[in-house]
Amino acid sequence: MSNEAPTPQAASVMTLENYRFPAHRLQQQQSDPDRIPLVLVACGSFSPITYLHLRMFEMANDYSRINTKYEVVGGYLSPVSDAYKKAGLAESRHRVRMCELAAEDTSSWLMVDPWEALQPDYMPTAKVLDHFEHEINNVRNGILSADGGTQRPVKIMLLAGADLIGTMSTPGVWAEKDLDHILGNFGAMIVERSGTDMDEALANLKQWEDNIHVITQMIQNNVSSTKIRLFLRRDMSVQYLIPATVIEYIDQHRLYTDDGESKAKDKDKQHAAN
Ligand SMILES: Nc1ncnc2c1ncn2[C@@H]1O[C@H](COP(=O)(O)OP(=O)(O)OP(=O)(O)O)[C@@H](O)[C@H]1O
Ligand SMILES: NC(=O)c1ccc[n+]([C@@H]2O[C@H](COP(=O)(O)O)[C@@H](O)[C@H]2O)c1
Repeated sequence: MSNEAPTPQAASVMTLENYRFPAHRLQQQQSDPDRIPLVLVACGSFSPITYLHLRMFEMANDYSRINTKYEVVGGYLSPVSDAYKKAGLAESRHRVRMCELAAEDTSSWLMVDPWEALQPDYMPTAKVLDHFEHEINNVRNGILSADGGTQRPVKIMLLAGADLIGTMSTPGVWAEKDLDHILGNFGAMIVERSGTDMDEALANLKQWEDNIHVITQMIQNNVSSTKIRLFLRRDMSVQYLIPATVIEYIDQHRLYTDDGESKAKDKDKQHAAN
């Protein structure tokens, strides 16, 4: 897929004007009548997306099947917009396209929603989850029941790493009403992460503990986007840490190199001269 142009309905070519909620891999009907349909939403920088980001969904899917009454019927990556201004954040168009390449090439059920990335202003996570709730339960009226008789509402949940839930106890990072909305109404699946003490991270979130599902990593994977960017700056291999199509894209666009911008400009000048 890496060398192919994105299709017209692809997340990476959408603008706010022609935006359409991606639902091509959203399950249309439930398989199990006894389970509650669930859509997982991972919000993050994804600069760049790693295999761990993708694995989070697989871990959450297994966890849901084995430990809960949920049936996962869809999974979305929602890259944060350029307004987030975090160090190491590549332009959102690149991050959306890398997520899209990764999802299309390595998964049969993950999708990328560019809505958050396209926003001119920073969009708090609570609002992003509201957007999914609206698109799936209001616009699409949920999902068809297993017997085909009724439409059922879909539960939307945040999927995140332990470091993110840890920030929820840091004063000033999250509005109290947003925490209550996210953890009280939506709920969260949290993947443990080395370097974050889960008990500490959850200590101040006791009132919502019934809605917080903790997923243990049975095979520890500690890859992070920060380490990937560091390797790329040092011209070290990131093969087998992130999808091959994403590596190709990073090379083509000279992302995450210190002199990336000047090299890209030189290339543009060369094209213009030829
Ligand atoms: N190794 C990991 N273990 C568990 N969760 C992770 C891991 N890497 C990322 N995540 C989670 O994935 C989500 C999206 O990650 P995001 O791109 O924002 O962070 P990151 O990979 O830590 O990036 P950076 O290194 O640029 O800070 C977050 O919820 C984060 O907690
Ligand atoms: N107040 C909020 O809604 C809030 C606060 C911190 C992080 N986040 C989200 O968490 C995700 C990951 O953020 P970091 O990469 O900073 O860990 C991003 O999608 C960001 O928007 C939301």
